[in-house]
Amino acid sequence: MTVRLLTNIGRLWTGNEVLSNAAILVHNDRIAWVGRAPDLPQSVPGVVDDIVDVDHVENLSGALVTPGLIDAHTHPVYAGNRYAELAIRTGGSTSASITAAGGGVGSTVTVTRGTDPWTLCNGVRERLRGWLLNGTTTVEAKTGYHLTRDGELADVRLLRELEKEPMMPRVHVTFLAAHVVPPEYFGRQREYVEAVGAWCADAAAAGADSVDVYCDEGHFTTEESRWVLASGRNVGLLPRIHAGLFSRRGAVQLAAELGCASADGLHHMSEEDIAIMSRYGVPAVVCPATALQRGHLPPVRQMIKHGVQIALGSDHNPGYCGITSMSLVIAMAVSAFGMSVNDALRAATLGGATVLGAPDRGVLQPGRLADIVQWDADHEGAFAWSFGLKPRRVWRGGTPVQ
Ligand SMILES: N=CN[C@@H](CCC(=O)O)C(=O)O
Repeated sequence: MTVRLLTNIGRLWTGNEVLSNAAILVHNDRIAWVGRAPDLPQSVPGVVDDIVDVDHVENLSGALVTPGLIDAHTHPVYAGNRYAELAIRTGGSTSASITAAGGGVGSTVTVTRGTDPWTLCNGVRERLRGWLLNGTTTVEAKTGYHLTRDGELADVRLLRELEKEPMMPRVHVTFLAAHVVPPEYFGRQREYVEAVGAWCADAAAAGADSVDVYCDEGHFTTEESRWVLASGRNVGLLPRIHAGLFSRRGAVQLAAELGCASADGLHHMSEEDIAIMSRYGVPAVVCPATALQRGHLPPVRQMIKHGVQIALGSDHNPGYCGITSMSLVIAMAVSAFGMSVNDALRAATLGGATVLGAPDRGVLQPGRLADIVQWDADHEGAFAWSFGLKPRRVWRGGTPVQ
């Protein structure tokens, strides 16, 4: 049994409230007590009889402390890069012309399929470690660059295995075989969709938590998306959907119909879509880096005004964005989406926990996981100022990282 006392916290942003001169008592991997330091009890039943006997006491030097950050949308299981493609894209080439020239997601599929599992594993491990070292203790991670049954299942298992290693964040594994249609199914899209529907049970057995589909132009129709998501939901996977990245295609309506855990992207959406998300309680995952790159911003303030739950994602993927720092994503959300620091920080903690169906994290209170970050600042406003605020220390389940 490990009991740890974090003291001299200058500013504690718990997710529920902000406390000055605070302390946190951690028992094994959970939070046992949180409050102002002067209120720290002498004994906590079942944890410590006398607070002076606590074995690990850490002085946090007056710093800002928050819950571990949560990245609600990433694509980290790939090999290679597409830097040259991005240079062309920023010069004005369209996605359609890039895909027609052999680029896009399909080119990463080719490279990933041709990469040995050991090399692929090392690349994914390195990326996941990057998230943790930057203060992100939970990462939603999608498959989607093998697009064969065995390759996609291997990706699910890889993520599940890596999560068990030291120095890794917690991983929420999302099965995204419905990313694009792979070349061997060109002209047989319906067959691929049915195959993916059938693979969902294997993905769930391999350890996937969610199923996702890219519902958009050049990807999958709403009918096809419904098939995949309903198949996944039937075997216990949480459905989530890429919605409105290029166009409005009824993905938001489908998300409401199926009770999706999240609709992600939302660069193109109408007032009616916002009303639907609000009415049916569909949470939004918005990703400022890729929204900025595409030049279409989701109407986040409108969504907040209408009570839509917001989570933030880096949308790390090989085509557009290599970010593994959610503190950078928070700063981008503040400047690009007009979110307040508080709303952005909440979206990157409790918002993420909500969309991932993980009520054990995202807020610092007794009984929750002791996923905690001490930042190199004394106020949360520093997130908006720093564009990549660094942690001084990270605890995952009460254990210090590094
Ligand atoms: N967000 C989802 N997928 C990415 C594409 C990934 C890639 O290009 O490899 C996107 O279209 O934003």
